[in-house]
Amino acid sequence: GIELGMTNGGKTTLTNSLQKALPNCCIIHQDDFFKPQNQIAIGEDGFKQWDVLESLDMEAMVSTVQAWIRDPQKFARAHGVSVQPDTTDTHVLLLEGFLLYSYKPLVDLYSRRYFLTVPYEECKRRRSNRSYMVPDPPGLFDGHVWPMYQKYKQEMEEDGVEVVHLDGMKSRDELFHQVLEDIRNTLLNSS
Ligand SMILES: Nc1ncnc2c1ncn2[C@@H]1O[C@H](COP(=O)(O)OP(=O)(O)O)[C@@H](O)[C@H]1O
Ligand SMILES: O=C(O)c1ccc[n+]([C@@H]2O[C@H](COP(=O)([O-])O)[C@@H](O)[C@H]2O)c1
Ligand SMILES: [Mg+2]
Repeated sequence: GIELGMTNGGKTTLTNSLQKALPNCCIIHQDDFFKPQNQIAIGEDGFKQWDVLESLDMEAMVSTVQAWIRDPQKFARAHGVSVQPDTTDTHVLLLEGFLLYSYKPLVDLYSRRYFLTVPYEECKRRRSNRSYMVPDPPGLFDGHVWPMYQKYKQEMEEDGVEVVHLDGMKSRDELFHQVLEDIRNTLLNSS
């Protein structure tokens, strides 16, 4: 098990390209575990509080991870990942999300943790070009997304969660090769 950092750091892009290069590789996306819109609390600031752990069904995410741990081969097949007959002993799970290291039951499961960051201006710029299933209302980035990112990042640092920092300003290609190399080394050292 592996993985990643902040909103618009390039997590989804990176994990999707890694999946193609790694043997028997499954991805679990934290975004798939957002609760329905009508269950998202509205803060005193008037914004729907999307960027907090309570807005995600983390129990369901953990169950999904446990299903992979129990039987990676079955999990891969069920998720349309073709299992290569000659490498059936190597299975990789990438967990990809913006609040992964703040949830205690998950944090110790990883064999490697990465944290992708870009500066405020770049994050805001990339975000403004994104379209989420629920579009960002005006002011959400500065009023909610960025402050919550800073809060969780600070908690992560206070808890001493060890991460490998990745510079999200590097090119897609450079990040891909850097992390692929690092994962391959991790796999060699653990086998
Ligand atoms: N290394 C990169 N350099 C420049 N832009 C990138 C890079 N990686 C991703 N992007 C772009 O940034 C935006 C957010 O990427 P995405 O992978 O969806 O981020 P995340 O999942 O972390 O929110 C997308 O428009 C994507 O094309
Ligand atoms: O996917 C959704 O349904 C969804 C609905 C509303 C908001 N989001 C945003 O998704 C962001 C996390 O995804 P990402 O790819 O930017 O890391 C987070 O900052 C949320 O504000 C996502
Ligand atoms: Mg994403």
